[in-house]
Amino acid sequence: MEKVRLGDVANEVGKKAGDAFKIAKEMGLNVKTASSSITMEEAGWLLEYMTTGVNPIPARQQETNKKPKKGTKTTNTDAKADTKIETKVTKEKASKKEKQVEPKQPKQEKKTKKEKVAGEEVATQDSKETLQSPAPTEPKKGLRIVRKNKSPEPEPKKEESKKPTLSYKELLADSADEEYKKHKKEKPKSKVAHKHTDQKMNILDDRDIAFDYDDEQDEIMLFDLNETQVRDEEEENQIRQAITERVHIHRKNPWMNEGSIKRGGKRRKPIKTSKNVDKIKGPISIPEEIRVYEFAEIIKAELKDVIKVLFNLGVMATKNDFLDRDAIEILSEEFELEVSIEDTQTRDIIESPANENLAEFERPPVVTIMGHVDHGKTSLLDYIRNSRVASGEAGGITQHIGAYMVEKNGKKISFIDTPGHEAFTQMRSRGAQVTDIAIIVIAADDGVKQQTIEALNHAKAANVQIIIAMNKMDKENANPDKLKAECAELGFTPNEWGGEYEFIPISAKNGDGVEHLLETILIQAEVLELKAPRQGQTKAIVLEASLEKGRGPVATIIVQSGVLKLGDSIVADTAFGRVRALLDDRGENITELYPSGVAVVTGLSLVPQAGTTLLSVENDSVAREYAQKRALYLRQKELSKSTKVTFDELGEMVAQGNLKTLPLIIKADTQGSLEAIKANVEKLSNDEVRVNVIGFGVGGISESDISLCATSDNSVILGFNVRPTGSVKAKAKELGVEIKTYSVIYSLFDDIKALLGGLMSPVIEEENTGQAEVRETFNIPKVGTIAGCMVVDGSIQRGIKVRLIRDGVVVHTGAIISLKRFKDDVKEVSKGYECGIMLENYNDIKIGDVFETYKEIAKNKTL
Ligand SMILES: Nc1nc2c(ncn2[C@@H]2O[C@H](COP(=O)(O)OP(=O)(O)OP(=O)(O)O)[C@@H](O)[C@H]2O)c(=O)[nH]1
Repeated sequence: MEKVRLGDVANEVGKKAGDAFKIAKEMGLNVKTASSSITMEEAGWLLEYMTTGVNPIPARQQETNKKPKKGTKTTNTDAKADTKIETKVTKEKASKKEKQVEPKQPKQEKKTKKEKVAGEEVATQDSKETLQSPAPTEPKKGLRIVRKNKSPEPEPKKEESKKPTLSYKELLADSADEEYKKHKKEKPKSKVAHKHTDQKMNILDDRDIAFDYDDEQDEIMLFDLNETQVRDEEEENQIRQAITERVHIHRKNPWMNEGSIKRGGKRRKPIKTSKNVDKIKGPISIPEEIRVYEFAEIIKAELKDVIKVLFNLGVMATKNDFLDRDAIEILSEEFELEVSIEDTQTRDIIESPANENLAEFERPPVVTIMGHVDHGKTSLLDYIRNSRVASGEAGGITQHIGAYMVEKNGKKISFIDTPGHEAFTQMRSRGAQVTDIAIIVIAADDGVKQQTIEALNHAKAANVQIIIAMNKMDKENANPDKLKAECAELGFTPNEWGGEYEFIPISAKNGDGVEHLLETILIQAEVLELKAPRQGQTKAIVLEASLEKGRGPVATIIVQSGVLKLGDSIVADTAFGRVRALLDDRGENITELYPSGVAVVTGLSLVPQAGTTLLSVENDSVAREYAQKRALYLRQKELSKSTKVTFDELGEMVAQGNLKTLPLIIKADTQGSLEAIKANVEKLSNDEVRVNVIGFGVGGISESDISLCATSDNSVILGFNVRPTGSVKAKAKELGVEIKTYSVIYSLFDDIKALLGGLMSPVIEEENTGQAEVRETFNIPKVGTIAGCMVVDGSIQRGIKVRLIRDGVVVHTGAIISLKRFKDDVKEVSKGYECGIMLENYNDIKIGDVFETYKEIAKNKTL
């Protein structure tokens, strides 16, 4: 009789021989030591007991009692009570056994080769001891693996042919699914060779009485594994789906490609930092202006790792260079950190403690209108403005100040009139920062377009309330349903479809729906419960700023908290001063400006940048002190930018030092054009040459710009509507600094594009012929203004083209209609001589202005 060691049985269920011995003892089996052997039948019982915790012996004995051969043992009532199933199964089995002797015959005949071999190996088994076997020469095969949803009593034939056979060991293997699949494919032959396996199979096979029961157990076990697998797969699929969606959104989000550093392309592997262990887990606060080494210190990373990451992103930085917002965000992503960027601009100004716990008052909502080109943003803004005039709610609009307020049902709404052109995305992005509600204008005849997606994503990222204005509804081909479907696809589901977005049909042309839109804005504003204090320090945001004739620097601002009054001492970054005048959107003088109110403020010393925070401070000296501190800081920052790349610090990256950069300094007449130029030239970077804006500002080209340019290799200065004069020009010449000036933004872009593509071609260029300074002006009635000048450079000719430059900014371009030496008309006046100049159709000439004459000639482009 085939016997098996306790240790082998124990092995089947991952237990020790000692455990099996104890259990075998408990069961009453005849074992003496842990290395004793037991019969195959006993092994089956033992295995069953060890896996189910139910002692099968009494049940089997009871079963045996029913048979004439056996029946000596009494039934164990405990077992009966404990295991209903078992009893039932046993009964079924008993009857099955009696009835199914015949059907089992053909089944066994059809056994696979392997099974037959297995059978042969146990053929010597004592038939008296095997409870099931009416034909001991045809032993049963081992454990069958079946699917749970299959009939518990499957057709024997099918079962034989389809179901794979596995050992317990195999069942319990880690990679259950893999194994399962493997076994399914494996030919039975291959198993025959494993005698051990066959033995195991027979052990299980011999548990004849509980055969069906065991099968059920096995079923459950297998199925559990299977279910886990299914669940895992589902989970995996969900995760995969989520990632795909995120990537999808990411790709659709053009904001991810904004900024000085390209963010597209494949996600990099997480950075292997030298000190990954020390990596900070929680969110950290990073000041907006931070040097590379300071950043490394804060995030507890090695300086060289930070520099390396920047280098890989195409930024050659030294440890002293400042990081911009984009760079901080990208670095945080690369180092897998959660950061919040602090506004350092206001950090140094200690906000009055009285600002806390101040009573808050309702304030009007601030609305920004965004959308794709030609979808009707301007038309809508105009309609709202004009309808206000028409309805007589307020006076006529005379000024375009970049923002205005309208009244509806006795409540005010502030609109930020941001330019809709793509080139002004930077400005728009700032607009949304002060925005409470974004109106996304979508032409119903055109649907969602690229800039619509940008606008939607931007508004969403800024966490502002979004209202979708379906414009051009008056058009025949307006298709609001298509528009809604497109928005829903992007995650902006309309209210009526169960989403959270209001879609208002309007026509900016005839005004249909505009009132409804304004009402919706007010309703949303109510929900938002917009409030701000009216006491304490005033905080406002500069929306636009420029240098204006006769008024000096002017800034359109929107108040966020407090009330700005005439005469208040103010500071906006490096600009400071006193509120000299406050003009509302109708050009009327006002004395105070409440939260959400928009106005033009004059009295600042410099033109602040759009997006700058303007604050009221105790007095002028505080304002001056703060502004000077900021100026010093920014100067340092500028200097740090011009630092030559120390390749030593870049270590192993030297080898890749073939990255070419084009350092540029950009000066423009207004903040808007500066932003647009800066953003766009940076985008012109290609694989070979990267544009690096090392300096920029509003206003004329200064000597410090020349110095900055001179310290950077291959750097040039680009001026838009600004010209270098006098000493600046001389310094540029002296230091060999190239200055390129433009009056058409696209010519500037074209030049840079051509330069980066190595496609410089001959063009018509200007040649400066002379400069004259205005020393005196004479207003002659019916004739005009004659400027008494001194020629300071070259010569001045009559009829030549001329630019009138004031404070470095071009204020007029035209021609010299009259040139006199004393009372005589002359053709030309040379350097060092005085002359009288009159311009064609232009009389606004002031002392200190500079005339610059030029000729247009064909030249090869060089930079
Ligand atoms: N039929 C119809 N035409 C409209 C409507 N709104 C705007 N338009 C026309 O659409 C064109 C573009 O309108 P704008 O208001 O200039 O569009 P925009 O979005 O401000 O365009 P950009 O300033 O170029 O970004 C103009 O010809 C408008 O007259 C409307 O409701 N119905």
